[in-house]
Formats: sequence, structure tokens, C-alpha cells
Amino acid sequence: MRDLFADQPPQNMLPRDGDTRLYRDVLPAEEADRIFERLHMALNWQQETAHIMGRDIAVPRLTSWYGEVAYRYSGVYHPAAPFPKILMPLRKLAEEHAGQGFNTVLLNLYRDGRDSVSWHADDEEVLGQNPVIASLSFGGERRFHMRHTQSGERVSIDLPHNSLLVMGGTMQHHWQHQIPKTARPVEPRINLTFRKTVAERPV
Ligand SMILES: O=C(O)CCC(=O)C(=O)O
Ligand SMILES: [Fe+2]
Repeated sequence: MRDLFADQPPQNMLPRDGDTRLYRDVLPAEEADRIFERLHMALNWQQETAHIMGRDIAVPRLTSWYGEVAYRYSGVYHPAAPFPKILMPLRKLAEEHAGQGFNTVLLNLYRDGRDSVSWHADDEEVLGQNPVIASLSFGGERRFHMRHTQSGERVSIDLPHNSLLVMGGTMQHHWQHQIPKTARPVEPRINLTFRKTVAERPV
């Protein structure tokens, strides 16, 4: 039987103060399966150190960054670095779903269940007011938690292989998100978060 809901656009899963939608199976299956290996091999994965309250802490995942303009995160300045060819079709896919252009991408490699990203909002000034962030997932499925910073309300969703989460509206002002560590055995996962940022100047 034909799935009556297959062609429906996904619903906003936040009850208030923002917009988060999950698009499933965004690439043909064989292509999505190949992407993980290619990204894993082709990109320059780094172990970053964050500087938090006077301490140096190893970021609990590997990261890679590319952008048409310079960017600063975890206190590290990243000069502009052109998008590798392999990322071009993925950027296009993200732009088509989000309905806007992106000029930077931050990639995360979660090697196993010990890798994580802790509670945060992507609300940096360089992202502008109400940024739209398009977040692609490949590889092992991980749980994504959102919590409303005033009411404490929680919304959670599993981010499957070959999916795209689009966060927009006022979400980054009212909700934080995280990928918690898990004791369950999980396959490695690669996540790409496409953003539109204004250029940052070196300090
Ligand atoms: O891995 C994810 O799905 C989320 C990553 C994230 O929140 C970020 O890089 O800002
Ligand atoms: Fe984030």
C-alpha cells in the first residue's frame, strides 16, 4: 500500500518558541552509505581543545571546519577554508531543504558512544538573529535532546543515518540541544551543521 504520509513535509516538533524539522532519507540509499566513508577518509579531522573557565579540555569528538569566511569557535580562530568538492552536493541538499544559502560548515565525528556534544545553543552573534542551521547525519543513529531554557520542557528525537534536521525560527534563543553520551554500542556517526555566518576578524 502506498504510504499516504511519504510525501508530506515533516512537522515542527517544538511546541513553542522555535522550529525543528527532521527530513528522512534525503539521499538515495547507496549514495548515503558511501558518504560516511568518503567524509571519514577525505576530511581533516581534528582533536580540538576547548578553553573553559581557565581549563583546557579535549572536545569529546573530532571536528572539521570549512567556510567561505573566517569563523571562531571554542576560542579557536579558523581562517576561511574553501569547501572541498565532496561537500558541494551536501551543501546544495541542505540549502534546498532549508530554503536559504550557507557559507560555513562544522562537521562532527562521534567515534563511539563516549563522544558527545553537551548542552548549548548555536546563538553566536556571527550567525545573526534567528539563524537557520541545517544538520545532516550519516552513520550510527544518536539521540538528540532539546530543552526549553525557561520552562525546562524537553523534546527528544533519534537522528537516523541519511537524515537532515533543520533548526530555525527563534529556536536558538529559547532551546538548547545536546547529543548525550550513551553506554549502548553505537556505530560511528558524522554530522554536518551548515550555517550562514558573517566574517569574523582575527584577534
Ligand atoms: O551532532 C549533532 O547532531 C549536533 C551537533 C551540534 O549541535 C553542533 O555542532 O552545534
Ligand atoms: Fe549545535
